[in-house]
Amino acid sequence: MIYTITANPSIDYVLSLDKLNLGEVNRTETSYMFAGGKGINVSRILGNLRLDSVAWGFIGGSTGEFIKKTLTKAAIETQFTNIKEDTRTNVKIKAQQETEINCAGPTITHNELEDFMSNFAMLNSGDIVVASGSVPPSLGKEFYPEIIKAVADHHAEFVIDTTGQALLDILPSHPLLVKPNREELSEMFNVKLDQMSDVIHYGKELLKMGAQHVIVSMGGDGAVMITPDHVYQSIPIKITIKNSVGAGDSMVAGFVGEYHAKKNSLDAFKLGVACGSATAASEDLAQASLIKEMLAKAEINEI
Ligand SMILES: Nc1ncnc2c1ncn2[C@@H]1O[C@H](COP(=O)(O)OP(=O)(O)OP(=O)(O)O)[C@@H](O)[C@H]1O
Ligand SMILES: O=P(O)(O)OC[C@@]1(O)O[C@H](CO)[C@@H](O)[C@@H]1O
Repeated sequence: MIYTITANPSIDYVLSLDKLNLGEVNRTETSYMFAGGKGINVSRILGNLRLDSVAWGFIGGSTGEFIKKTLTKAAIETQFTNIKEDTRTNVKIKAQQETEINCAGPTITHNELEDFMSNFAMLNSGDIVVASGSVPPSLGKEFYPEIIKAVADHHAEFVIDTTGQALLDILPSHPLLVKPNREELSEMFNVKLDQMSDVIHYGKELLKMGAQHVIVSMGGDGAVMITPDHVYQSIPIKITIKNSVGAGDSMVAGFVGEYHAKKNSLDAFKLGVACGSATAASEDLAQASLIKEMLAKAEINEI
């Protein structure tokens, strides 16, 4: 089974307007609410691909109920931990540029955390746990290391989609995949990544530090995947971009979904590329039909 963890789910409130005028009253053309948070996005893409996953995370209030109902309606299994405070709402403004305002998130109590940690008893070897996104401030830096330990105790694999020092810290525990984007990789090593050879060089560093697979995503420039034996580059698929929120999560979902089923890294990368591009070309997360179309167009070269 694939389990996704969203420590800090969100309603994504997407507002479209022609032009955002700071300091003035602005009026939207359209507004939509989506069930969001990075792990939940992974579960939603897997659901669109008719692949099973179970969504874990902390959920509270009417905002939390909205998320739970949305996932249940999409036939995605949830085992959320109920909390006293409300799940956050993140605001995504699509105007001349995309602007995101992400809230810090609710307070999680000690008992709520204990309740959440009891989930791990059901893990088996062969399971993959995907933990993505920010952690509410009350949980702190210890949350992801605790998860890694709980996953290792049950001989399962894990993917943690995080950045910066937090990502560097998890590498010695051999994550199945890390997927920084180019900017995140550049910040992590405090270097400029102008050439593809630079991206590959620093991607290889993450591999040396313990990751099993490294994918560096580069938005409209495609992605590279580095494994102990191969370096693959995806040729960017030409799309009309509609939305960049969730393209990275979709890529993680495609990789993990395929890898869990067949253990083939190259096919997993290819499905990841197709899912990422399909979401970038959709208003919300991608549907299976567009992912299939993108998969037919996805071209991967070994370099
Ligand atoms: N404009 C685009 N054209 C084609 N493919 C794209 C585009 N944007 C994203 N993709 C695909 O999706 C993958 C992931 O996108 P990106 O690099 O933007 O991830 P990210 O920065 O983690 O995204 P986010 O945090 O916004 O979810 C890319 O490697 C690429 O395969
Ligand atoms: O604040 P975090 O947890 O870092 O990111 C949360 C978020 O921006 O990530 C998803 C897109 O990747 C959105 O659904 C959600 O609003």
